[in-house]
Amino acid sequence: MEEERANEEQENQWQQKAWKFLTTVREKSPLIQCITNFVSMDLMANTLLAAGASPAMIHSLQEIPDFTPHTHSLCINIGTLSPDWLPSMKSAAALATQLGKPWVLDPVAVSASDFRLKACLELVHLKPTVIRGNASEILALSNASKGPSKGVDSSHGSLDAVEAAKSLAQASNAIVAVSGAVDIITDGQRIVGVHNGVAMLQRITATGCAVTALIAAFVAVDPLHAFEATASALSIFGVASEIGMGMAKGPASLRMHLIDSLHGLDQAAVLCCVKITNM
Ligand SMILES: Nc1ncnc2c1ncn2[C@@H]1O[C@H](COP(=O)(O)OP(=O)(O)O)[C@@H](O)[C@H]1O
Ligand SMILES: Cc1ncsc1CCOP(=O)(O)O
Ligand SMILES: [Mg+2]
Repeated sequence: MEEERANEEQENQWQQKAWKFLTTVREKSPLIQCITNFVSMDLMANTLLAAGASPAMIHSLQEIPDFTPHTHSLCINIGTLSPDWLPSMKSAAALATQLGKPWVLDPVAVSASDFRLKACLELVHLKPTVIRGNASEILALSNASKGPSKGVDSSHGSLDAVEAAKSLAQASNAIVAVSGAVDIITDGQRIVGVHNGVAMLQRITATGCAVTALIAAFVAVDPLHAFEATASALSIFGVASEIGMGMAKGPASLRMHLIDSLHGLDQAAVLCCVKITNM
């Protein structure tokens, strides 16, 4: 009974935190630099705009010294990685770390090739604030191993990657998030689960990329609480998808309603639907 009440109290606190993060992003409209794959650019930028943040898909190496210092956070996504893009990613990541700006890494399809794995390991060395991937990606990155891969999609459930996420968090000093039916977030000690979202998100390309960008926006407004920001962003994105699903006929209309719902998300919906628990 006592335990039940304590859990309920914690859930309420998470709901308040998630609402605070969303309202702060809306008020401050942080500038988020995204160096991302060609598939995700549109959904990522629209997700950030719908949340109230300001996206900029600026990736040329020549522009980083001028632009990156003015951003509030950086999102790096290796989805369509090629050798000419990697120097930009490394340069922006190194500069962000040097300036004390938060940055988030999405290790898309990290186990697909030696080139990707090596690039990701080098990026992890540049000290991301948060790493968010699906379960197969976090397992591969944590074990630094290439393996049988379904490309950008996961062949594991998020719960399969809890220990891998913990050890990656401890080794890298980053917050690690594993997305899935239950999203897992850990700093290497604490672990919480986010029980929001709908399965149909997996049938829309770049929803993982988009939620990683949303994490970058939440971390931008409170870099000292990256663990809370990460769980809150995943939960808010999940709640928007739940509301959107109520109006959707399939993946294409869910994509539209997800963006609308994120834009219109109000306090009542957040305080009722955010579900973040200790794991
Ligand atoms: N089975 C599921 N039920 C509910 N939400 C899910 C499910 N699978 C993924 N999601 C949500 O979809 C979004 C994208 O996650 P995921 O598909 O794991 O990433 P990726 O696209 O990188 O593989 C996340 O917000 C996650 O919470
Ligand atoms: C299909 C595809 N191919 C390379 S990147 C990409 C998008 C992946 O997006 P997500 O990881 O969010 O599913
Ligand atoms: Mg992905």
